[in-house]
Amino acid sequence: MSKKKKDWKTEKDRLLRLDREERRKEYRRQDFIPLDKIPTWREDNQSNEKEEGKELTGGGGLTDKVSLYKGDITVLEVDAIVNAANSSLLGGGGVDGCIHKAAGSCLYDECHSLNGCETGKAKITCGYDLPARYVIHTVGPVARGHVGPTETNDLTSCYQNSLRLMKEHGLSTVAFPCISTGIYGFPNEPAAEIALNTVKSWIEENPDKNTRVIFCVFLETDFAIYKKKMAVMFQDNDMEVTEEQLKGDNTPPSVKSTTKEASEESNRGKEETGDEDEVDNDAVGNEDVEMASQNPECPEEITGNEELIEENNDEENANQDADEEMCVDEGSDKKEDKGVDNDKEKEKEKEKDKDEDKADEEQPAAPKTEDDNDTAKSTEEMEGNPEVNNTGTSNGEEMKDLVEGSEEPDSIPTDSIQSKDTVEKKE
Ligand SMILES: NC(=O)c1ccc[n+]([C@H]2O[C@H](COP(=O)([O-])OP(=O)(O)OC[C@H]3O[C@@H](n4cnc5c(N)ncnc54)[C@H](O)[C@@H]3O)[C@@H](O)[C@H]2O)c1
Repeated sequence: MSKKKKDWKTEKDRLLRLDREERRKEYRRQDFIPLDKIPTWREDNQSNEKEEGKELTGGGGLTDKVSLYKGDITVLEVDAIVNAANSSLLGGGGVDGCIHKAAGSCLYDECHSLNGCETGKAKITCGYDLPARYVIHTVGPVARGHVGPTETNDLTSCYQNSLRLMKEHGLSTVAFPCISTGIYGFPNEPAAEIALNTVKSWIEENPDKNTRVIFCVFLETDFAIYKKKMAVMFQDNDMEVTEEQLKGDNTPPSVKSTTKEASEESNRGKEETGDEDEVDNDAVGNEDVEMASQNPECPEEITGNEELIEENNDEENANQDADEEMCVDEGSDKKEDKGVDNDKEKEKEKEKDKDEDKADEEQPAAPKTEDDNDTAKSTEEMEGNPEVNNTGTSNGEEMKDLVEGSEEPDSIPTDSIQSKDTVEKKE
């Protein structure tokens, strides 16, 4: 016998009245992660410090208010998780698909009542069957590998508006995915800079709030990027960053006195996001990693978006070509640092620049969004059928393989898909 469809308003009212113990009985997944199992950035350092047998003093600052967590955002028992949604708010793929699947059909029904969301804005709903009490839906910019002022401002607004909603609803713990870095193609490094800088500024502007902001990364690439940047950007007065951390190797941050390099490194970080149209993605490969907490039920994925994925692939390859050239440039810069004779290098550089200029002339420029409408337009182009699901891979190639190899998932409950179809037809 099919389950009676719940009315989202009644369900929302009932769930928000329950205390935590009662709500826990209703979570769709019982392998949830309570907040006290998510170490703060400071505790991460403390555990490293204890391993080295050193005591830690001080505390109560920035590093007690942020965490870096690698895994599935749908299992985190926090006040709110942030969904990287699309402008329809009617579900889709990636983290959006996982959240809708884990929350149940009432989430779709409440989202449907919100009449969409503009890029950079955020709207809040109940979390329903999720361990999170609320879901904050925000729509990131469709960057497609290019980062200009519009994309930067829109992504910054996603974090600011999500934090604003958290505060307005009296919430204190929130988890963010890496917004826009998946299908929307925002380069991982500048996106992390924007996320960390925006959250840091917000925490400093709201010192009285006893907040915990969790950066929930899914890919190994993002974990390495966030760990390196947080080691520099989130320090308390008694925390230090070692030389190794600044070089970005994977040693966990440890507590040492702030060094001169730390401030140089953070300045370098600020320059990175200043350049317009910088195709920056020095991540070697956005390979997915098997993670214990990865949501096993998250839809493996349906197809229907081949052209989108194809397009992304082309974009991805174009970006990779650019990256390779950039890597070569970095190589020659390093030679310069070692005092190697650079005349030939300079000639090569000039030839390469000429080739690049020629390639740019031939290459059709990606649509630059003059204003939000353009972004929205390109968003719609990207979205195609919002029902398409995919796991959060930020690499078109992997997505394509995934999609080809995947079975029909039981993604968003069929009744909501039918109602979604009607919605689509009506619209
Ligand atoms: N991936 C697809 O093929 C596809 C298709 C249609 C829609 N979408 C979705 O993607 C669009 C938004 O693009 P986006 O780049 O902002 O989002 P995204 O494509 O979901 O990627 C955002 C980030 O979330 C990561 N991620 C994926 N699953 C999880 C999880 N369970 N827990 C934590 N992190 C996770 C993912 O690795 C990436 O780093 C929306 O339309 C949304 O519906 C994705």
